[in-house]
Amino acid sequence: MRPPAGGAVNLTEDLLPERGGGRAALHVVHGRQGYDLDAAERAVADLLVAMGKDPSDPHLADTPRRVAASYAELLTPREFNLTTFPNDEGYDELVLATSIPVQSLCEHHMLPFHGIAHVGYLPDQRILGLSKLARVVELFARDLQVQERLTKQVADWLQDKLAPKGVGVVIEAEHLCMSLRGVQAGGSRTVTSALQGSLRDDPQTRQEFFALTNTGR
Ligand SMILES: Nc1nc2c(ncn2[C@@H]2O[C@H](COP(=O)(O)OP(=O)(O)OP(=O)(O)O)[C@@H](O)[C@H]2O)c(=O)[nH]1
Ligand SMILES: [Zn+2]
Repeated sequence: MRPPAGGAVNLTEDLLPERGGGRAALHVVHGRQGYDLDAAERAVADLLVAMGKDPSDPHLADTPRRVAASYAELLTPREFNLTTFPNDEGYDELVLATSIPVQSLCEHHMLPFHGIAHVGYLPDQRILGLSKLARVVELFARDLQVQERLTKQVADWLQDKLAPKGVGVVIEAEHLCMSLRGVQAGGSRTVTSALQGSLRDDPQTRQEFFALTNTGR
């Protein structure tokens, strides 16, 4: 059994030093339970048999190991430092990263949903290392998810850790459980949004965010 990946998100430094403070980093380790690769492998082997497949077929011999490893990878976000810098120039317009790739697994069917995320914030005292917007998406996407929760978790977490004036997140994704099976509505995309602070409360900032993300709400 792999050791659990630790408790809730770990903090190694205060993210919000006094104004004028230098670079600060919050070391982020996902806080979900560990996994048992051997048990996962056995379960996949059982699934193959249950689905009428011959596990001794040379093509399938290594499949339980591969599938178990694939799920472990898809459900484990990478650790990272949430690095911030002082907003020395008092930059007070939106900062927006668009078309961040998102891939996750729907918790109802354990099938992928994938698409893009647009993540923006209105800075206050700190600005964020730009790559971190994509890393925060991954932090919550590598889990069994519903798209609504994923969208809100990214927005709430950034608001909490960065303390900006506002945060906006839009995710557009295709759910394979909706396109490949079931209703088979191929090409349909689901769009969700979550707003915090002035992006939620100030109509002009909100409108600017949706205009910049081309999601026109
Ligand atoms: N709200 C929400 N629903 C999701 C998401 N991903 C998958 N689903 C839906 O979860 C629902 C599960 O419904 P069920 O009726 O229990 O499952 P099902 O019989 O496989 O349903 P069908 O997909 O309609 O065949 C389906 O409507 C899925 O489309 C998501 O991210 N958010
Ligand atoms: Zn699903």
